[in-house]
Amino acid sequence: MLADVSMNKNDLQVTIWTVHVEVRLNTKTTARFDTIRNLVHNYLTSSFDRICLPSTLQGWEDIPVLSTSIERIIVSESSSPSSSLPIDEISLQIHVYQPSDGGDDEEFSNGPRDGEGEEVMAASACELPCVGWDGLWDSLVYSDNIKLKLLDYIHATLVLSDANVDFNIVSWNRVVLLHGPPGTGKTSLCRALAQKLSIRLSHRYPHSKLLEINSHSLFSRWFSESGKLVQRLFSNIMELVEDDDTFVVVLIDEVESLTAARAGAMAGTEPSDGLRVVNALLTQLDKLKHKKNVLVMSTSNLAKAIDSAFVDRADIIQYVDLPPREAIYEILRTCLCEMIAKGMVEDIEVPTLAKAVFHEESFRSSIKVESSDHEVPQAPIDPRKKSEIIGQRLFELASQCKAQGMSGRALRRLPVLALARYIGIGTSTASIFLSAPATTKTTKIKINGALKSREVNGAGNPKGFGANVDLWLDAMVKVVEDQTREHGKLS
Ligand SMILES: Nc1ncnc2c1ncn2[C@@H]1O[C@H](COP(=O)(O)OP(=O)(O)OP(=O)(O)O)[C@@H](O)[C@H]1O
Repeated sequence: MLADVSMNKNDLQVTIWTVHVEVRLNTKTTARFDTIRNLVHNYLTSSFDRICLPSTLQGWEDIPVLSTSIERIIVSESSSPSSSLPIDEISLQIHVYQPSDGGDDEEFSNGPRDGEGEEVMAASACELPCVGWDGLWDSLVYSDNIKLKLLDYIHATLVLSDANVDFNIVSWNRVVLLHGPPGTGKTSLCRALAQKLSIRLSHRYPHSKLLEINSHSLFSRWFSESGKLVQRLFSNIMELVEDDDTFVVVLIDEVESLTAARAGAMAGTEPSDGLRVVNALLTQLDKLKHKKNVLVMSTSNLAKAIDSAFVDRADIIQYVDLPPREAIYEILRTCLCEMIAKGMVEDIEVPTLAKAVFHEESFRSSIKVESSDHEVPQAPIDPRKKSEIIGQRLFELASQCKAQGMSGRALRRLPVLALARYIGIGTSTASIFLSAPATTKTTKIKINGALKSREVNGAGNPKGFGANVDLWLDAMVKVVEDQTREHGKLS
């Protein structure tokens, strides 16, 4: 985020960067947040000369109070151009949070929809930060810093609000519109941002809520009803926002379904019902914009269909594109790492993108000097070399996925299709998987004919004994080839 200041250090002009550190407490601990914050601050300043951005910190486990209370400490990405900063040139913002388990979710019904007693859920609200959305932010990969842009926007609105800027002169609407092809992570980004804000703003707002509107529920069969439904829903939202201690993120998914109606109505092709919904929504948004503790996030696959008056209210209109090759690599890498962590794939280091690109380049130059009919060595490959080869293969797979124009959603389901179609449900990896216990446990398994005690994961595989990584990569390549063929038939 911004707010970085320059200061004189030994007559040198030094930029002080704000660095956000997020400390997740376990759900059981009763430790005081300020105690933990002070201990983490001491631990950081006494244990590190430099801090890597972003990174997950280790070493706090040796401090008794921290080890019993904390689950994870992460240093977030920063707008600093450097990937690591000296500890005395940063301003540490330590956010301690304890995620809820999502058990207190509320649902808002819009009352009987059609006079036959049928209740339709107009919205659901969940308390943040919650366990379910933790890690979502880090799992989303975009090419052009969309995530930081959104955080900077929120920060800018807070700075202006704090400065008591006259809202009649400088104003904003607290509305963000994300649009783009299906499956590019728009809804996930809204949820992840809501979670992030609940952590980052907890010193101002002890409570946060994410309220997801079910756009389709707001249309009543009875003319004139829908406008009232929107009003009723927004008066519920207003009640939440009235509590100054609560930050509320309102998510309107597929906003075009709510706001497409006005143009049609003006052309005489849309019933007045739709028109009333749009007008009611615009009026309610204009009321919400005066409240400091609210943010409206909306998403759409069909930006052209959205009412221009709604689009005009969006402070940020952000196109979310299909992932580029680099983002695809990261998505596939995280999929593979997750399967390695859960023992579905053999234990191997999957290189980060930077390492893979480096190896790809040296790999290409080595191909130039080698003859094309050289013998492939049969000796066991050392783990480092194997990891390089996996990186190259993953990079090639990413290029293949890019050529096919795959969405983030399509990429994240590659492992399941690979397992179902090519690895085969009949194999040992998969058959154990089908009846797998959900948690890790220690059990006796046969290794090289002898019964040994081993810790097994949810898939029933002992640690490091998952299926061969090449098998998984071959299977994923085949799935992408199949999809390319099937998509060809669609067009
Ligand atoms: N850029 C990305 N990085 C990582 N994961 C992604 C990305 N894009 C999509 N995904 C994953 O794809 C899945 C679907 O994402 P999501 O539902 O948020 O997409 P969407 O754009 O809202 O889709 P739609 O427009 O169809 O509603 C999620 O599991 C998400 O994590």
